[in-house]
Amino acid sequence: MKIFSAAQIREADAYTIQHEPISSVDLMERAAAACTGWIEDHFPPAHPVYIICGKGNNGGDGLAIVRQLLEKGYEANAWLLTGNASADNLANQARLEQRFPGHIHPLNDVQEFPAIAADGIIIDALFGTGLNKPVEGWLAGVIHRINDLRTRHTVIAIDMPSGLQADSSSLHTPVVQAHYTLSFETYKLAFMLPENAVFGGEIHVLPIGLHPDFLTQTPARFHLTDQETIRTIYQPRNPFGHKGTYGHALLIAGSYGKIGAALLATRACLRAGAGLVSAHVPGCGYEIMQLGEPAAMCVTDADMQHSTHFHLDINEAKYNSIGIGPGLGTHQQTALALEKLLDNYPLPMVLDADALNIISVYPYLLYKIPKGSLLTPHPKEFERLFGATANQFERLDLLSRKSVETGLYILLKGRYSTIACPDGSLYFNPTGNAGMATGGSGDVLTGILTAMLAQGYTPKAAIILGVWLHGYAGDLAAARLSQEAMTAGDIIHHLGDAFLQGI
Ligand SMILES: NC(=O)C1=CN([C@@H]2O[C@H](COP(=O)(O)OP(=O)(O)OC[C@H]3O[C@@H](n4cnc5c(N)ncnc54)[C@H](O)[C@@H]3O)[C@@H](O)[C@H]2O)[C@@H](O)CC1
Ligand SMILES: Nc1ncnc2c1ncn2[C@@H]1O[C@H](COP(=O)(O)OP(=O)(O)O)[C@@H](O)[C@H]1O
Ligand SMILES: [K+]
Repeated sequence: MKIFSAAQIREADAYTIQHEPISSVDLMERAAAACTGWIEDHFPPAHPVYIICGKGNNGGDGLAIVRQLLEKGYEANAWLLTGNASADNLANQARLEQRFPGHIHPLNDVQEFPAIAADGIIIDALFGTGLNKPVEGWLAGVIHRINDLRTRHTVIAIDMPSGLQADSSSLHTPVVQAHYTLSFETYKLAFMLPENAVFGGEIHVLPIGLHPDFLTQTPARFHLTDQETIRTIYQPRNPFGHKGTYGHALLIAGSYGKIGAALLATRACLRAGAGLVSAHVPGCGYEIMQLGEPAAMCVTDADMQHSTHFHLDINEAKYNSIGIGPGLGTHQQTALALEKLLDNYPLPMVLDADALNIISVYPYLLYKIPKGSLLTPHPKEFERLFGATANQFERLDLLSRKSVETGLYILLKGRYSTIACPDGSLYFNPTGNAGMATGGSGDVLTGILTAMLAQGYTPKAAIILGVWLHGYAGDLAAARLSQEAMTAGDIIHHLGDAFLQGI
């Protein structure tokens, strides 16, 4: 699913009006009806509804929602900013006044903000995608008033929480903190970033029938992975396939005290479909690996504690893919061995955790990584590699620039893990949950991605599919075990169901 900018959404609106064709006020009616339907499904008419309306089309939606709710027997009223309203806002003022006189109240000052009854619901229809600068003055006071009331009253934002900018940072500016956001047709970029997590609440994207030609033909830089995309990427196994068909994957991971990371990555790699899996671990890991995962082969380093010479027997004829980094440690000899590996192995590989930490100490290594490789930093590792930024929109830009500049796929992990592609496109992943914020989840992902490369998926397909399945398995694990009790191993146990249900 594409994520459009505020400007593109305005174009989609205009295109729909021209080509469906439909009048703009009827399109507003459709958008309002989608919201009214959602409210009806979630809150009975016993709740009085207070709709705070701006002067633009977001306020116009609010006015139409008041009328539609009154028609359905709700007690609903609008508090409207006065002066210079948009044409469709004016049209909806007239329609409301004509059908239900006396339901529009002026809002010129915070003092005029309504007193909210005990079970009242507040609907925020002040500003949507038309916000052109941070909200200031008494209007900021209105936003603060709504936020003060949110502990006692449900707050529902229409399209966007007011004050939130769709395509740039809203840090340190007044923004409504909604419990629910009913957004139209597509996700906005701002919803994807953790710095805005407190504003949107539960986000519901409601289709309002924007023209399909515009949605399919307009190129977008940002995407949200959906099941439809996953189905186009996934390759069912060949009935005549043999283990050679699905590749030999090598995991280089673990050091004394962290052999578990190698075991998790190896198990995940097997469960994600690699034909053969080998693990390179220091000597201390031999029995742990052999006993822990009999289906995997184990190569031991000359050193007992950490890996030092893993480049020796490695070439592209032997291993179709390599995943390196989980629990590896950052010993000087490990760093030297990593450099030799990068000099000798030409195929895309997966680099995670300590492999990335080594590269942040020797940044020139970044340019030795085979093109098309997958880097999977969490935010701290990302900052070590590429530096800090003032906000997460700037971080997104930095992420994308580094991917384009190096020719590497870079995954910034977290809620909505973000895949930056060398062609400049970015994919947010919606699967996964906070139960995955547990040691070893990243090691599991390294194993899955290494398996995808081994099976012959292109790097782009491998990372989009692998990240989706990892999160999907995490969601299944959380549904069965709770977010609190699930561990990284449970993500592996649920990979099978993720293949069966998530594709
Ligand atoms: N494209 C779509 O998908 C549709 C959009 N609709 C609605 O239209 C909205 C966009 O409407 P508009 O473009 O009229 O914009 P908005 O209604 O979001 O905001 C524009 C109004 O707010 C004022 N304003 C902007 N920034 C301000 C600030 N910092 N301080 C004070 N005032 C400020 C402007 O002067 C103008 O009056 C969407 O968010 C959505 O709610 C729907 O009606 C129909 C379909
Ligand atoms: N709140 C969350 N929502 C969705 N996914 C999450 C969340 N927290 C963590 N994850 C996922 O869990 C994994 C954690 O990786 P990482 O931080 O490298 O863990 P570790 O180093 O312990 O293995 C990432 O894939 C990340 O996207
Ligand atoms: K709003």
